[in-house]
Amino acid sequence: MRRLLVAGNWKMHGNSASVKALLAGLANLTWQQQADIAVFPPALFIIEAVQSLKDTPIIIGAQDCAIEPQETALTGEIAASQLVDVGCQLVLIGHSERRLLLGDTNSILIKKFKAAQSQKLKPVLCIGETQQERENNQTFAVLTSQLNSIIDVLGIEVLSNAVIAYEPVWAIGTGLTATPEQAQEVHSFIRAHIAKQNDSIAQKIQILYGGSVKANNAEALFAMPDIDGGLIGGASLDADEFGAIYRIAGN
Ligand SMILES: O=C(CO)COP(=O)(O)O
Repeated sequence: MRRLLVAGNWKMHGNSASVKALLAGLANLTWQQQADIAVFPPALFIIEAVQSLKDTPIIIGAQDCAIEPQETALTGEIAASQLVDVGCQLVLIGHSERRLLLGDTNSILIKKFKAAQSQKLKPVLCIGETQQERENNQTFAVLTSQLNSIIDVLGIEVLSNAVIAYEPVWAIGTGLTATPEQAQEVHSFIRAHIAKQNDSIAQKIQILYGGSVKANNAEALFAMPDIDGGLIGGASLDADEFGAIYRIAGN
Protein backbone atom coordinates (compact mmCIF):
# COMPACT_ATOMS: atom_id res chain seq x y z
CA MET A 1 0.00 0.00 0.00
CA ARG A 2 1.41 3.39 -0.97
CA ARG A 3 1.29 6.20 1.60
CA LEU A 4 -0.47 9.37 0.58
CA LEU A 5 1.52 12.61 0.42
CA VAL A 6 -0.10 16.01 0.72
CA ALA A 7 2.32 18.66 -0.53
CA GLY A 8 1.85 22.41 -0.60
CA ASN A 9 3.55 24.46 -3.31
CA TRP A 10 3.47 28.06 -2.12
CA LYS A 11 4.86 29.29 -5.46
CA MET A 12 5.96 32.97 -5.27
CA HIS A 13 3.57 33.77 -2.43
CA GLY A 14 4.23 35.02 1.08
CA ASN A 15 5.93 37.82 2.96
CA SER A 16 7.50 37.87 6.39
CA ALA A 17 4.20 38.42 8.20
CA SER A 18 2.03 35.99 6.20
CA VAL A 19 4.67 33.25 6.27
CA LYS A 20 5.00 33.54 10.04
CA ALA A 21 1.23 33.15 10.40
CA LEU A 22 1.05 30.24 7.96
CA LEU A 23 3.92 28.39 9.67
CA ALA A 24 2.27 28.89 13.06
CA GLY A 25 -0.96 27.42 11.65
CA LEU A 26 0.88 24.45 10.17
CA ALA A 27 2.70 23.75 13.44
CA ASN A 28 -0.69 23.38 15.10
CA LEU A 29 -2.08 20.70 12.79
CA THR A 30 -2.99 17.28 14.13
CA TRP A 31 -0.56 14.68 12.81
CA GLN A 32 -1.95 11.85 10.71
CA GLN A 33 -0.47 8.38 10.99
CA GLN A 34 -1.46 7.31 7.49
CA ALA A 35 -0.32 10.26 5.38
CA ASP A 36 2.76 12.38 4.83
CA ILE A 37 2.83 16.16 4.52
CA ALA A 38 5.28 18.53 2.86
CA VAL A 39 5.57 22.22 2.02
CA PHE A 40 7.56 23.99 -0.69
CA PRO A 41 8.03 27.61 0.44
CA PRO A 42 9.79 30.24 -1.68
CA ALA A 43 13.55 29.77 -1.20
CA LEU A 44 13.71 32.91 0.96
CA PHE A 45 11.59 31.26 3.63
CA ILE A 46 12.99 27.72 3.60
CA ILE A 47 15.24 28.21 6.62
CA GLU A 48 12.45 29.80 8.62
CA ALA A 49 10.13 26.92 7.65
CA VAL A 50 12.69 24.30 8.69
CA GLN A 51 13.13 26.00 12.06
CA SER A 52 9.44 26.62 12.74
CA LEU A 53 8.38 23.11 11.75
CA LYS A 54 11.28 21.17 13.27
CA ASP A 55 9.05 19.52 15.88
CA THR A 56 6.48 18.44 13.29
CA PRO A 57 6.48 15.70 10.65
CA ILE A 58 6.22 18.30 7.88
CA ILE A 59 8.86 17.69 5.22
CA ILE A 60 10.40 20.79 3.64
CA GLY A 61 11.01 21.03 -0.08
CA ALA A 62 12.33 23.57 -2.57
CA GLN A 63 10.51 24.69 -5.71
CA ASP A 64 13.56 24.34 -7.95
CA CYS A 65 17.31 23.66 -7.89
CA ALA A 66 20.28 24.54 -10.06
CA ILE A 67 21.62 22.40 -12.90
CA GLU A 68 24.90 22.20 -10.98
CA PRO A 69 24.65 20.01 -7.89
CA GLN A 70 27.12 21.87 -5.70
CA GLU A 71 28.36 25.35 -4.88
CA THR A 72 29.86 27.12 -7.86
CA ALA A 73 29.71 30.43 -9.75
CA LEU A 74 26.06 30.46 -10.88
CA THR A 75 24.50 33.78 -9.99
CA GLY A 76 20.96 33.66 -8.68
CA GLU A 77 20.76 29.87 -8.44
CA ILE A 78 20.62 27.50 -5.47
CA ALA A 79 22.43 24.16 -5.51
CA ALA A 80 20.87 20.91 -4.35
CA SER A 81 23.73 20.57 -1.86
CA GLN A 82 22.79 23.94 -0.33
CA LEU A 83 19.13 22.97 -0.10
CA VAL A 84 20.04 19.73 1.68
CA ASP A 85 22.40 21.61 3.98
CA VAL A 86 19.57 23.79 5.30
CA GLY A 87 17.14 20.89 5.72
CA CYS A 88 15.30 20.31 2.43
CA GLN A 89 14.40 16.74 1.53
CA LEU A 90 12.36 17.26 -1.64
CA VAL A 91 12.56 19.45 -4.73
CA LEU A 92 10.05 20.17 -7.48
CA ILE A 93 11.48 19.51 -10.92
CA GLY A 94 9.71 20.81 -14.00
CA HIS A 95 6.68 22.57 -12.60
CA SER A 96 4.68 23.78 -15.61
CA GLU A 97 5.21 27.41 -14.64
CA ARG A 98 8.94 26.82 -14.97
CA ARG A 99 8.53 24.83 -18.20
CA LEU A 100 6.23 27.35 -19.86
CA LEU A 101 7.35 30.71 -18.44
CA LEU A 102 10.93 30.25 -17.26
CA GLY A 103 12.59 28.21 -19.98
CA ASP A 104 13.00 24.88 -18.19
CA THR A 105 13.37 22.53 -21.15
CA ASN A 106 13.54 18.75 -20.90
CA SER A 107 17.32 18.89 -21.25
CA ILE A 108 17.65 21.38 -18.39
CA LEU A 109 15.30 19.28 -16.28
CA ILE A 110 17.42 16.17 -16.79
CA LYS A 111 20.36 18.08 -15.28
CA LYS A 112 18.29 19.39 -12.36
CA PHE A 113 16.83 15.93 -11.65
CA LYS A 114 20.29 14.38 -11.69
CA ALA A 115 21.79 17.18 -9.57
CA ALA A 116 19.05 16.71 -6.96
CA GLN A 117 19.47 12.94 -6.69
CA SER A 118 23.25 13.23 -6.53
CA GLN A 119 22.80 15.20 -3.29
CA LYS A 120 20.07 12.90 -1.90
CA LEU A 121 17.38 15.49 -2.55
CA LYS A 122 14.28 13.62 -3.74
CA PRO A 123 12.85 15.00 -6.99
CA VAL A 124 9.12 15.53 -7.47
CA LEU A 125 8.91 15.40 -11.25
CA CYS A 126 5.99 17.50 -12.49
CA ILE A 127 4.36 16.62 -15.79
CA GLY A 128 1.15 17.65 -17.46
CA GLU A 129 -0.54 18.70 -20.68
CA THR A 130 -1.93 22.09 -21.68
CA GLN A 131 -5.56 22.62 -22.57
CA GLN A 132 -4.70 22.71 -26.26
CA GLU A 133 -2.73 19.48 -26.05
CA ARG A 134 -5.69 17.80 -24.33
CA GLU A 135 -8.11 19.09 -26.96
CA ASN A 136 -5.81 17.75 -29.69
CA ASN A 137 -5.75 14.32 -28.02
CA GLN A 138 -2.05 14.67 -27.29
CA THR A 139 -2.25 14.18 -23.51
CA PHE A 140 -0.68 10.74 -23.41
CA ALA A 141 1.95 11.64 -26.02
CA VAL A 142 2.99 14.73 -24.03
CA LEU A 143 3.20 12.81 -20.76
CA THR A 144 5.14 10.01 -22.42
CA SER A 145 7.64 12.45 -23.83
CA GLN A 146 8.05 14.30 -20.52
CA LEU A 147 8.59 11.00 -18.66
CA ASN A 148 10.82 9.48 -21.29
CA SER A 149 13.05 12.52 -21.41
CA ILE A 150 14.17 11.56 -17.90
CA ILE A 151 13.90 7.76 -18.13
CA ASP A 152 15.72 7.43 -21.47
CA VAL A 153 18.71 9.43 -20.31
CA LEU A 154 18.98 8.64 -16.59
CA GLY A 155 17.42 5.15 -16.55
CA ILE A 156 14.19 3.83 -15.05
CA GLU A 157 15.93 3.15 -11.69
CA VAL A 158 16.04 6.87 -10.92
CA LEU A 159 12.29 6.69 -10.36
CA SER A 160 12.83 4.40 -7.37
CA ASN A 161 13.71 7.54 -5.43
CA ALA A 162 11.36 10.12 -6.88
CA VAL A 163 7.75 11.25 -6.81
CA ILE A 164 5.67 12.15 -9.85
CA ALA A 165 3.12 14.94 -9.86
CA TYR A 166 0.54 14.97 -12.63
CA GLU A 167 -0.57 18.56 -13.02
CA PRO A 168 -2.76 19.28 -16.04
CA VAL A 169 -1.87 22.86 -16.92
CA TRP A 170 -5.52 23.71 -17.61
CA ALA A 171 -6.42 22.85 -14.02
CA ILE A 172 -3.71 24.92 -12.30
CA GLY A 173 -5.00 27.99 -10.54
CA THR A 174 -8.09 28.00 -12.73
CA GLY A 175 -10.58 26.44 -10.34
CA LEU A 176 -11.10 23.77 -13.01
CA THR A 177 -10.22 20.41 -11.50
CA ALA A 178 -9.74 17.24 -13.48
CA THR A 179 -12.57 14.92 -12.47
CA PRO A 180 -11.41 12.03 -10.30
CA GLU A 181 -12.03 9.75 -13.29
CA GLN A 182 -10.01 11.95 -15.66
CA ALA A 183 -7.13 12.12 -13.19
CA GLN A 184 -7.29 8.38 -12.47
CA GLU A 185 -7.15 7.60 -16.19
CA VAL A 186 -3.91 9.57 -16.51
CA HIS A 187 -2.38 8.28 -13.27
CA SER A 188 -2.99 4.71 -14.30
CA PHE A 189 -1.48 5.47 -17.71
CA ILE A 190 1.65 6.88 -16.03
CA ARG A 191 1.95 3.85 -13.73
CA ALA A 192 1.49 1.46 -16.63
CA HIS A 193 4.09 3.32 -18.65
CA ILE A 194 6.63 2.92 -15.84
CA ALA A 195 5.58 -0.72 -15.28
CA LYS A 196 6.53 -1.58 -18.86
CA GLN A 197 10.13 -1.06 -17.76
CA ASN A 198 9.99 -1.88 -14.07
CA ASP A 199 6.83 -3.11 -12.37
CA SER A 200 8.15 -2.91 -8.83
CA ILE A 201 9.09 0.78 -9.22
CA ALA A 202 5.71 1.45 -10.82
CA GLN A 203 3.84 -0.08 -7.89
CA LYS A 204 5.87 1.84 -5.31
CA ILE A 205 6.12 5.31 -6.81
CA GLN A 206 3.78 7.98 -5.46
CA ILE A 207 1.88 9.81 -8.19
CA LEU A 208 0.35 13.03 -6.89
CA TYR A 209 -2.44 14.96 -8.56
CA GLY A 210 -2.18 18.76 -8.76
CA GLY A 211 -4.58 21.33 -10.16
CA SER A 212 -7.15 23.13 -7.99
CA VAL A 213 -7.19 20.51 -5.24
CA LYS A 214 -9.33 21.85 -2.37
CA ALA A 215 -10.78 20.40 0.81
CA ASN A 216 -14.08 19.88 -1.00
CA ASN A 217 -12.72 17.75 -3.87
CA ALA A 218 -9.77 15.97 -2.21
CA GLU A 219 -11.76 13.03 -0.89
CA ALA A 220 -13.02 11.96 -4.30
CA LEU A 221 -9.59 12.41 -5.89
CA PHE A 222 -7.69 10.56 -3.14
CA ALA A 223 -10.19 7.68 -3.30
CA MET A 224 -8.86 6.80 -6.76
CA PRO A 225 -6.52 3.79 -6.73
CA ASP A 226 -3.63 5.46 -8.55
CA ILE A 227 -3.83 8.90 -6.92
CA ASP A 228 -1.37 8.95 -4.04
CA GLY A 229 -2.01 12.44 -2.72
CA GLY A 230 -1.88 15.97 -4.02
CA LEU A 231 0.40 18.83 -4.97
CA ILE A 232 -1.59 21.79 -3.84
CA GLY A 233 -1.10 25.44 -4.79
CA GLY A 234 -3.65 28.03 -3.70
CA ALA A 235 -5.26 25.93 -0.98
CA SER A 236 -1.88 25.30 0.68
CA LEU A 237 -1.61 28.99 1.63
CA ASP A 238 -4.37 28.54 4.19
CA ALA A 239 -3.30 26.31 7.08
CA ASP A 240 -6.89 25.28 7.90
CA GLU A 241 -7.75 24.32 4.33
CA PHE A 242 -4.42 22.57 3.80
CA GLY A 243 -4.85 20.80 7.14
CA ALA A 244 -8.30 19.65 6.08
CA ILE A 245 -6.87 18.14 2.87
CA TYR A 246 -4.15 16.43 4.91
CA ARG A 247 -6.78 14.99 7.31
CA ILE A 248 -8.71 13.59 4.35
CA ALA A 249 -5.52 11.90 3.12
CA GLY A 250 -4.95 10.43 6.56
CA ASN A 251 -8.39 8.84 6.78
O1 LIG B 1 0.43 24.15 -9.57
C1 LIG B 1 -0.10 23.64 -8.59
C2 LIG B 1 0.73 23.02 -7.54
O2 LIG B 1 2.04 22.87 -7.93
C3 LIG B 1 -1.56 23.64 -8.42
O3 LIG B 1 -1.96 24.93 -8.09
P1 LIG B 1 -3.48 25.18 -7.64
O4 LIG B 1 -3.79 24.20 -6.54
O5 LIG B 1 -3.50 26.61 -7.17
O6 LIG B 1 -4.32 24.94 -8.85
